[in-house]
Amino acid sequence: MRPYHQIQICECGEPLVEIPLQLFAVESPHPYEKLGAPYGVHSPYYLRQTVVENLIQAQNYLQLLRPHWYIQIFDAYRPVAVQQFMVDYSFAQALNERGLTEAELSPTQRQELWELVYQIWAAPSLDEKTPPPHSTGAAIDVTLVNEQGQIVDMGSPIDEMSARSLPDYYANNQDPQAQQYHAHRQLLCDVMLRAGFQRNPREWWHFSFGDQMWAWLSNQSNPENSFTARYGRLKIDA
Ligand SMILES: C[C@@H](N)C(=O)N[C@H](C)C(=O)O
Ligand SMILES: [Zn+2]
Repeated sequence: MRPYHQIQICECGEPLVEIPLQLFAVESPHPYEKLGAPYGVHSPYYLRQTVVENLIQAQNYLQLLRPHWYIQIFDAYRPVAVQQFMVDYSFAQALNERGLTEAELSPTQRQELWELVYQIWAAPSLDEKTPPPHSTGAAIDVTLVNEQGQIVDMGSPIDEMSARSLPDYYANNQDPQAQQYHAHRQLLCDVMLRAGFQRNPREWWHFSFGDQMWAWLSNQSNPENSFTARYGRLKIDA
């Protein structure tokens, strides 16, 4: 359980719609599809209607500040089966990077590795009260592309299981390169927040609107708020 799982979900029934990809930059091929993740009826490029509208707004704000820059979509809708696949894949990757096999792990090592995975991945829960954020169609992983069509360097790749994924990792670093990374992360965050999103406190790239994490973060930032979540897990694919 994460703190945001305390938030009540009042599902509003808004449809999942296709993201108009022609308006955005898109990571291609899709990072999880290329690993063989088991998508069902919908591709990853779907979100709830209002979330798509807000994402278009965020890009409009971006282009007021940086003409010809784009929001690049890395991932959006993710069935629970895909969440499970990516959690297992990330555990196997962490083992591999350490030159270990699962059989030789001590119980402590196993627990430490799972904790590392769950630092950035939500649990693939099928419980209606604790849906993984992307399985609600309300969460999106994004970065920026500049006027030359180059991916803007944020100082760490999306999905890296390290402290560099923390949004403020470079905030107090005086190195000019680090300051640039931080400024780029802030720019992304500013345009997304202006369009109504909230950012995951652990990941510079993950934003959501209307899910439990969004409601919890909105309530934390203003004690006068008492938002509930309007989007729960979609039952179409999972
Ligand atoms: C790991 C990253 N792609 C992500 O989406 N993390 C959040 C917390 C999630 O799994 O929902
Ligand atoms: Zn995410």
